[in-house]
Amino acid sequence: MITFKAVSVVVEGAGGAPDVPILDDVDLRLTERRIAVVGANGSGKSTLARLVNGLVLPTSGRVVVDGLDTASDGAAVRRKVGFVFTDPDAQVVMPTPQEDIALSLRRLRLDRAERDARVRGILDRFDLGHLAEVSVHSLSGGQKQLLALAGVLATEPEILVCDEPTTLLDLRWRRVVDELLDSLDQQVVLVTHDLEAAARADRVLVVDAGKVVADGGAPVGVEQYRALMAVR
Ligand SMILES: Nc1ncnc2c1ncn2[C@@H]1O[C@H](COP(=O)(O)OP(=O)(O)OP(=O)(O)O)[C@@H](O)[C@H]1O
Repeated sequence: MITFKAVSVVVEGAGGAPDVPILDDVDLRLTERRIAVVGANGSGKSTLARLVNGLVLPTSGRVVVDGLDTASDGAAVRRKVGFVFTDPDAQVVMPTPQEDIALSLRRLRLDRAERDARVRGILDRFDLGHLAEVSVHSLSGGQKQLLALAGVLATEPEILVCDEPTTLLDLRWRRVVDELLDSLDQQVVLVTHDLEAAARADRVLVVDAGKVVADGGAPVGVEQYRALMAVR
């Protein structure tokens, strides 16, 4: 379970400018399997997502994941919570897909034969097996996004946080990634501008100006977001 207790995030203003509030007094208890986070650009969605695995820490309040405080148990939280960035280049670091997945698996301390078998299995599952040894620079944007997702899932996270994982993708690859995310057993927190994806979630959080202004089941949450955008 993911819990936000009176969480605020404030960043220091540059050059003596006033501090900038990013998230304001957010309380959440997230138990649903599929949670979508929607909201306008700059509303605070990524900040909220990054709080879940301790990439961002609260200025005040606490974020607790299965009993682990992200501020004091950051490493343990990150073993539990996988994070997929919008831009796969932020995540894919090795020369080939095979090496990239092997790097992700390193933490599991498998022997070589088992690790190689797992790498092959994961790449095949993501339809990347035939590209195992090519340069990652030759992959399409969609293939790279799948590789980034595969690398995170290879670490067997209990919770997956994805920050707009399909934004760079064409319709075909978006469908592939959507179906894959929908098929996962893990709890998934999905930041998205794709309202079709949000509508499939069990719960939709609408973020506006650093606050969760609506919170409920889809499609009601999606409608609340549409209504909020319509008055702008
Ligand atoms: N470290 C930081 N320093 C200053 N401002 C920041 C920092 N991090 C985030 N912000 C600002 O906080 C606001 C919320 O940012 P965030 O990335 O969480 O928004 P978002 O809802 O994910 O936006 P988008 O949909 O455009 O990705 C933005 O105005 C952003 O510029």
